[in-house]
Amino acid sequence: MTLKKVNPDLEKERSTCTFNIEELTNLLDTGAHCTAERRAVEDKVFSVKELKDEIPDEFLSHKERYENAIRKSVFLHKVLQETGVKRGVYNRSDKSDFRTTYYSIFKDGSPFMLQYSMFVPTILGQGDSEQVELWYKRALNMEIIGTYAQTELGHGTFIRGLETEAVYDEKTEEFILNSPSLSSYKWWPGGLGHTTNYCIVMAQLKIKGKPYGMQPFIVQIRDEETHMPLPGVKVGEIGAKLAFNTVNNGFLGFEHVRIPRRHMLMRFSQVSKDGKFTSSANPKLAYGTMVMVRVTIVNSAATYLSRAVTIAIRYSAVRHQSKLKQNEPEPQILDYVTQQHKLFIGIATSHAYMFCSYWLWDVYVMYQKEQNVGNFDRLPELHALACCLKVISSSDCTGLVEKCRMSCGGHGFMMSSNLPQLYGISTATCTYEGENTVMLLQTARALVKAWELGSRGRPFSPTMSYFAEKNVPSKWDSSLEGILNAFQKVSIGKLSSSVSSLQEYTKSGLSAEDAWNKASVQLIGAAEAWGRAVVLSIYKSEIERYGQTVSPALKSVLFDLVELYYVHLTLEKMGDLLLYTQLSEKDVVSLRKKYEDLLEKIRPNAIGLVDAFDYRDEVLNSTLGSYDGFAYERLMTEAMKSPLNAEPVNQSFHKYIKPLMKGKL
Ligand SMILES: CCCCCCCCCCCCCCCC(=O)SCCNC(=O)CCNC(=O)[C@H](O)C(C)(C)COP(=O)(O)OP(=O)(O)OC[C@H]1O[C@@H](n2cnc3c(N)ncnc32)[C@H](O)[C@@H]1OP(=O)(O)O
Ligand SMILES: Cc1cc2nc3c(=O)[nH]c(=O)nc-3n(C[C@H](O)[C@H](O)[C@H](O)COP(=O)(O)OP(=O)(O)OC[C@H]3O[C@@H](n4cnc5c(N)ncnc54)[C@H](O)[C@@H]3O)c2cc1C
Repeated sequence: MTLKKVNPDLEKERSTCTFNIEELTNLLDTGAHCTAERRAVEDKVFSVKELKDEIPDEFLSHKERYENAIRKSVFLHKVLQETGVKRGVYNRSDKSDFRTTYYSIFKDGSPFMLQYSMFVPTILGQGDSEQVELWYKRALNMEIIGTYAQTELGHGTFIRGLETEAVYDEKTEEFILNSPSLSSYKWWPGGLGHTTNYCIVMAQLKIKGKPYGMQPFIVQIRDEETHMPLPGVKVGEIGAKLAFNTVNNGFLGFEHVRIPRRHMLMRFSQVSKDGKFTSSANPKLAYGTMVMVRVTIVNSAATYLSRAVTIAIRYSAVRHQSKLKQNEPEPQILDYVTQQHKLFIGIATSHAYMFCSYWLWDVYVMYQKEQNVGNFDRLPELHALACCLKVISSSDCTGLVEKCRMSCGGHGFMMSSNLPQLYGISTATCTYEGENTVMLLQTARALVKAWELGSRGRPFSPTMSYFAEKNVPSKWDSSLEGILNAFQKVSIGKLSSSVSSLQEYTKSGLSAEDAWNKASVQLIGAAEAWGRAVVLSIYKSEIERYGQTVSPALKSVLFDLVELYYVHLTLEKMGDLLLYTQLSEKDVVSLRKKYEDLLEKIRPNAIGLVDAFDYRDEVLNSTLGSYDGFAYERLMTEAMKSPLNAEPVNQSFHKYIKPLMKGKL
């Protein structure tokens, strides 16, 4: 098949774009130099022929897929090392720390994923300087390959309930690691099955029979030469999953495995040779890696969505179906306003969480600096923000990735569209690093505490400062500021009524725990409402800030998206707003009109906006979303790679179907 350069539909779409695409790309990449650096790495990575798949992954067996993923992980490691990219050190965005590039090579994840995303960061975050010196170098050179083993068969959420023990033996100056039951087996860690030879094990520390809570230990589990499991180590893979099938998630049990004392990571808590425990300044510092990963998930979620929406919008521009007007040709499906309604919010939501993720990252970095000098004041607010934004970004983006998949009709169901895989890796973010409901309850705990302290005159932290405002009824105002105020009212209303319920339940004789459980549906609602108010506020203020430096054309488009996001959310959350604000039917009617006008206004820029995410075809990995828009040709080319198409008649015909047809079974 000879292809024209670009599908004429996309050519036409690109000609209607009103802003400079490169300018937006630079903004989303957090700077022109970041775009240039990213592209240079991509050029290098995508030119390596060993990193290309001859046969699509989905046609391989589970074992072959794993082996192929290992092969590519090794080549990719080499290439990234040559480019000087530092792995295991997070940046503000998935794109700038090259996770997007890295994981484009694997549609379903790399078995080295946890090495970079949690093993190395835990060494850096939890090890003392001597330990960092020793382990970080070895990990960076891939002399050791590790993972983060916390979750067990019996407990993932309730960390205090973990059963793996690390008992200190002061005679030999060693810890003895033991898994006392089946439920204490580690279960889930990425790469643990057959890839890693070391891991961070989160275990209950015991000294002379006394428990000292969960601590991180660095444990060798396989021989560095033969890769055989060490004596007393039971390790394997947990099996097939909804996604991440090439990540090699594993299980792990210990039978009295001894490790040296200095294999406990001792930046915050220490055990001396004679078994004296020195506790950290704040016991929650051992949970530090989780806070960091939750912060980064906000950006990952936005990135997955931006990839899905690029695929769906490009496809919607080249797909023609049905009739809008009888005497005219079939329109592009993107001309259906219902299609715009499904997809444009995906662009705006991706922007909202991307800009919030940069802001949250900066808050995290600020906290890190303060933590280094022993100041933990910001931690409770950071923990609440990381939990809550992780939840709403992962759930919103996953919902919208699925919407993108469905908006492509039947073809969105094809693995070659890459939309099913994107859904798989996106929905995992709702579970890993803290299950979403549990994370909302953590957020609610912080909010209720702040509310109660506030009622006794203590000041609120910055993202909760609006709690201090009196909830005076005021006329509905459809400006951005007005809508933001309205969402803050919803947040205050939900929190105050959750607190009232808690008080009523305890007054009626329930214990504090039972009252909490009974009110928990309200509490997660209050937590979500706070998260919404934070995102609305940060998205708006960040765009106002960038708006001062970008061109007027780009500024106008950025604000179209902010408005779309605000109005869409107002219409989605109408019930809450009717309850807690003065929103009227008349206001809703005018907001609906505003929404329809915004879809119309954004329509000519739709392709420009997704082009600005600047995903190369190799990153999108999709028959439907390529830059040139030749979706049908690519679908057919990929279909021809099915092993079944290698022969005109499959042997099963002669073996089974023909006898059936001839009545000779
Ligand atoms: C193609 C493919 C591309 C892919 C490219 C992807 C690249 C990116 C890959 C990422 C890959 C990750 C892969 C998954 C890796 C796992 O999933 S690792 C396992 C993660 N596990 C979890 O997150 C477990 C969730 N559970 C928890 O965090 C805790 O147990 C809970 C729920 C917070 C409860 O803990 P608890 O000790 O019982 O605490 P609790 O009594 O509720 O609270 C005590 C106090 O501590 C505070 N607190 C609790 N936690 C914290 C904290 N973390 N910090 C500060 N304070 C805290 C509370 O606020 C509370 O404060 P006060 O109210 O008393 O003032
Ligand atoms: C793809 C993937 C990769 C992972 N990678 C790793 C890894 O590398 N390392 C690692 O250590 N772990 C990993 N995990 C494990 C992950 O962190 C846990 O699965 C997660 O923290 C949820 O814990 P759980 O499975 O125990 O769920 P559960 O806590 O059993 O949740 C089940 C249900 O119970 C509810 N529930 C639980 N507690 C409460 C409560 N207090 N209040 C109200 N409702 C509650 C939840 O809301 C949920 O609906 C991974 C998981 C996945 C899916």
